[in-house]
Amino acid sequence: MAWKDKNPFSFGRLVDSFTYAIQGLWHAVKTEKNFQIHLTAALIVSICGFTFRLSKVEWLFILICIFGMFSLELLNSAIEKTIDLVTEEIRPLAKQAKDMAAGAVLIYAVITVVIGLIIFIPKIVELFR
Ligand SMILES: Nc1ncnc2c1ncn2[C@@H]1O[C@H](COP(=O)(O)OP(=O)(O)OP(=O)(O)O)[C@@H](O)[C@H]1O
Repeated sequence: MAWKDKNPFSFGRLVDSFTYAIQGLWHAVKTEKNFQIHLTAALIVSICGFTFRLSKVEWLFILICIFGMFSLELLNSAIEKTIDLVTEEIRPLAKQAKDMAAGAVLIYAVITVVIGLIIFIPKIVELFR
């Protein structure tokens, strides 16, 4: 039976969807350079978070930044792959789509850095007082 023929409300279909999502995530972890950079940055920030004993609210902001970044990076990679699948030729629309997706990641990365600085700079300054 083809996957599309399955009952969309069945538990098996739900498990399948979850499995596909994990496969996509694992593929990104293994092959996507930018995703690996975000993973490393997230690990470093988490270590700093525990070292500086962040408050609950600070952790909430950090977690939203980290996991939002992961999600956006995955979407960006998915858009890149879809465009590469559609065309291997130089196409203005392909460039616009890829660059806009990259722009979305950039915007989130900037606000993530700003939030990180707002949280960590006062704690680092406190260390040298
Ligand atoms: N088919 C295409 N037509 C026109 N421009 C493209 C096309 N594919 C990619 N580009 C442009 O070439 C540049 C590099 O694209 P590429 O796909 O290598 O992305 P990248 O930012 O290097 O991402 P990554 O390193 O994650 O693969 C970008 O400006 C992109 O918009």
